[in-house]
Amino acid sequence: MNDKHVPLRLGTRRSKLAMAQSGQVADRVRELTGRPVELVEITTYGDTSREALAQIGGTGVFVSALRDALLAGAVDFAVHSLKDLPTADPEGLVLAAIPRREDPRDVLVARDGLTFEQLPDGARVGTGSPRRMCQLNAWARQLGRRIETVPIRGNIDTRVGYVTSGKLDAVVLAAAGLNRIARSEVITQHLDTDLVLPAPGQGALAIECSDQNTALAEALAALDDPVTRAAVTAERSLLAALEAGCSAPVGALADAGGHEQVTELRLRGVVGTTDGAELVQMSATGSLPASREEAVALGRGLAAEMLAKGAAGLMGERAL
Ligand SMILES: NCc1[nH]cc(CCC(=O)O)c1CC(=O)O
Repeated sequence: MNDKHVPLRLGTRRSKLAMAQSGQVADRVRELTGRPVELVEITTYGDTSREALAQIGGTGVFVSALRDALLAGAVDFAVHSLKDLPTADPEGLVLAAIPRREDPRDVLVARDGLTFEQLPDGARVGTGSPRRMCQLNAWARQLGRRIETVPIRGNIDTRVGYVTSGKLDAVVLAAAGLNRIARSEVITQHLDTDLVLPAPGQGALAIECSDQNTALAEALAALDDPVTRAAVTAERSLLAALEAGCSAPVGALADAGGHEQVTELRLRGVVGTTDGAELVQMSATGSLPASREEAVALGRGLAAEMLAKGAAGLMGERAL
């Protein structure tokens, strides 16, 4: 850390989104440490495989190659989309910082500027995410309509391309990804979190390094946002306690609230069948600031209540 001229190596995937978020973190680390930061590109199995995500073991596939590079000492730190991180803590690594989170919401990118309410009956909506399928189908039912969800893969530009080429009426994406690659102009509607809860950790980044490199971990900790960390910790312990994988139909969002000051953390969770016919949707409130243990307890407590309402039975169903 004292070696001012030796570059810090930031391991990153090659996608436009990964390069954008790594580049933004690299800028902040340069300011913070006064050291040069170089990006080291690493290809992950999730980038090369054409199979559906749920088939190749969920979003963890994006992460393991970066973690291997950290453990091998090939890179000094890495930036992940937090929603892609498996909930189990990895051996030998530390989550040095969780910066303040971007917009956590899902968004609709639809033809002709349409909102979800304006989509015609039977509209073809691109998403392979069981969580999105579940909540979009439930919303369509409320509107007395049907949609046809179509599984899609590929990077953000590819997904948006399904709409601009006219192959699909709409696709659903995370606001954060579009914002980070400066494509937010294609958004036709931000989906209200009362109707569509995002994936646990959506919109947040995770900065990881070796637990041996305590000087670097301490420097990176300056980028940590404690409220975001408490929120995503609660969301991820809900996910873990529901024993659901990253491709399970689980939505969760903890947001900070209160009256004069930010004193509350409200956690909402949803699970359901992918056809949207059955949902368990509940919330619980904890206090802020929250220790790691308190945030974990908030997530576990809500999971227990959701399981008591039959959440496990709904998650067993996988209609991909
Ligand atoms: N599943 C892929 C993925 N992982 C992270 C993001 C960007 C949003 C974020 O950082 O949470 C996306 C794209 C998307 O869901 O639209």
